[in-house]
Amino acid sequence: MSDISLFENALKQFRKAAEVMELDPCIAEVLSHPKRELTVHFPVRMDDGSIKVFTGHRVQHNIARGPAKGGIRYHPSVTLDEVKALAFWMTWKCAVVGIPYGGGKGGVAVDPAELSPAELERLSRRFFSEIQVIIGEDKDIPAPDVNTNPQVMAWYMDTYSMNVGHSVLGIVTGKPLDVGGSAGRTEATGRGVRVVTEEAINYNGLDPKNCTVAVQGFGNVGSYAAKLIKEEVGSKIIAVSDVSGAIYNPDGLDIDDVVAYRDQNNGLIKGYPKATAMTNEELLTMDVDILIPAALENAITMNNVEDVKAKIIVEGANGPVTPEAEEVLLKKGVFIVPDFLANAGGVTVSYFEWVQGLQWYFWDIEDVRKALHKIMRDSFYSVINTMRKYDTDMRTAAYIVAIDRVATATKLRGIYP
Ligand SMILES: NC(=O)C1=CN([C@@H]2O[C@H](COP(=O)(O)OP(=O)(O)OC[C@H]3O[C@@H](n4cnc5c(N)ncnc54)[C@H](OP(=O)(O)O)[C@@H]3O)[C@@H](O)[C@H]2O)C=CC1
Ligand SMILES: O=C(O)CCC(=O)C(=O)O
Repeated sequence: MSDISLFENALKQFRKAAEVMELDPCIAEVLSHPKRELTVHFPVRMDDGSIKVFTGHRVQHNIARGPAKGGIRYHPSVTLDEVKALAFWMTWKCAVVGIPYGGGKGGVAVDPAELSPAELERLSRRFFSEIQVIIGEDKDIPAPDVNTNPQVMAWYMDTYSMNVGHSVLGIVTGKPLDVGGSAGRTEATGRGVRVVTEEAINYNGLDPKNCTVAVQGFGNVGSYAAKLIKEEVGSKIIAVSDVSGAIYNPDGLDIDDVVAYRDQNNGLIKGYPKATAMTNEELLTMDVDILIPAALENAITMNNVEDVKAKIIVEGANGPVTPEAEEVLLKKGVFIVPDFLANAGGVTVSYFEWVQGLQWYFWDIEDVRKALHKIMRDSFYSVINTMRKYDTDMRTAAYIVAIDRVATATKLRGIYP
């Protein structure tokens, strides 16, 4: 991974917005720091009987509007700096879509592909016990992120529930349906990306049926975004990628077929027969109408930004464009739907799941989808209106909407007298 400090990059974005909106410097100072950072080093028994010590983090950036909320990532490149940035963005994500949470995030530095299922379960249970000192259904509610999934959430929920002696559904979201999950959570981030992509196409006066799309990352977010944009918006997905490389078909990819191939091919799209292979770098600079980076951060940097040709970028991932690269894109007239707005569908349905879990009463998929669509669409246009009011870009406008909500809650509570 790159050595760019993700938290510093996030602060650059924040400071730009703070300046445009003339934010009270005292509030700006408070919001520039996470409230809590917990780092744990914890032992896991490996299958061969040895003990390995892993390092993980849970950061709570802000809790002025409600409990901290955000996923937990398993990846070898996880650092405290990265988790701080991701927690920071969660604060703005929850605020921009108006759900009553603050921001949190967690991560463990591990490559889960190197663990057996039993080792993964032991690591997950131990990590969740280690961070139990700061989490709780009304304090901090984790969820899935890169390389974690509903099964891992079920282990988390069970671990916490065993420790306190009764089932606590609201402790974590993104759970399987059979243990208190919500209909529509798995697809939710991709569905939210689909909603804002359609609105970005409309806003830019393009015809969705004539738009071509490339998607970087074919995991939870990328694969659902690709499928739903193809099926419901009608645009042509001509390239997708994962860590094994990219595939390209100018006539459009059959996303269900690519998913089926991936699922039978160790989770990788490499070798998919009905497309041409290309590199990830080539995918990012393809001549498409819409580019959706939905893998990891720092995908578009000063190293490749000059070659990016897309008219619209919808950030499915968190932090895929560095601040310097964004300035270049804005000068080129690229319309960027920023990460914490574009990928807020996941946390929005997590909120629905949490509410359902607290009430032990579960909704139909149609109700979930309808409520998600409304929140995503309304949030997109509240950011558009702010963008016009301040004559600024989408990301800065999204920060202004979100910061204003957090600053108002902070002032009303009077917690910084
Ligand atoms: N899951 C969620 O609900 C949410 C996720 N996000 C963000 O979306 C992004 C993706 O998360 P998610 O889909 O959950 O994660 P997944 O682990 O499900 O998928 C990540 C995907 O990215 C691929 N990938 C990793 N590195 C590269 C690379 N260098 N080039 C191309 N592809 C790559 C992975 O490939 P492979 O599998 O082969 O390793 C995989 O296809 C992250 O930034 C995450 O924080 C944001 C909001 C909510
Ligand atoms: O569903 C959630 O609580 C948060 C998901 C997440 O980590 C994110 O939006 O980046």
